[in-house]
Amino acid sequence: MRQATSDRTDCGFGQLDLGYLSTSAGIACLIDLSGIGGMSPLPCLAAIAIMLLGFPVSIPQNFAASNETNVTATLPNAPVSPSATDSSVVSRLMAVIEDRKRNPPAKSYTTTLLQGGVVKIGGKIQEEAREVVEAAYEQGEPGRKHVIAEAADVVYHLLVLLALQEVSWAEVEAEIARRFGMSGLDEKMARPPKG
Ligand SMILES: N=c1c2ncn([C@@H]3O[C@H](COP(=O)(O)OP(=O)(O)OP(=O)(O)O)[C@@H](O)[C@H]3O)c2ncn1[C@@H]1O[C@H](COP(=O)(O)O)[C@@H](O)[C@H]1O
Repeated sequence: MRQATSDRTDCGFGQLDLGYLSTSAGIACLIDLSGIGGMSPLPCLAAIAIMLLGFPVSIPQNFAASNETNVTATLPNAPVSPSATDSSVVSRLMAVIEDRKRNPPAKSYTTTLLQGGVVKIGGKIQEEAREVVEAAYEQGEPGRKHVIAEAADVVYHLLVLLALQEVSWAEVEAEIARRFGMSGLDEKMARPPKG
């Protein structure tokens, strides 16, 4: 297991914090309510309330930067249609792995895996998958951190298998995007009967 080196994982989901915006608006309104400007009181009071409560609202960066209109992205954990072209740390890792395949250095764990083929990589994926499940039974923050570390191991080894099989990460992302918003239960019901 590779040890976690940071308490915080950047998932490439940059945040535009509305707290800053509401604070600015709130300060402007406080000045305004003191009689200097001509702003409407209701929006002002709302902005001040948000400012004082520190309302935890954020917009995913990819939403803020896009023109999509059908996304309820102002709610934390709201589903956001992913773009298959988003650059992410996973994409960057995949690029490193693909480069290892094209130009194998003498000293590289990835190269060792690729040389071992499906047997070696598949064995590691199974091992890491078992370890992440075992970690999920561990309690508290140490258990949670262990899950993160083991999950990263699973993802890394899975990417190596994809590279071996000439499958790009973009293709997997496209498949994930295609499934977006489709319940697994509905998808199963829509399948033709077996046999
Ligand atoms: N993300 C990873 C990554 N995650 C896990 N691992 C390695 O995966 C191995 C599996 O861990 P385990 O402890 O489960 O396996 P093990 O070391 O054989 O130990 P046991 O099975 O004996 O317990 C460890 O050696 C980890 O260091 C990784 N090795 C490489 N990368 C990335 O791949 C890049 C290229 O690596 P190299 O190809 O080695 O240069 C690196 O810069 C990293 O960005």
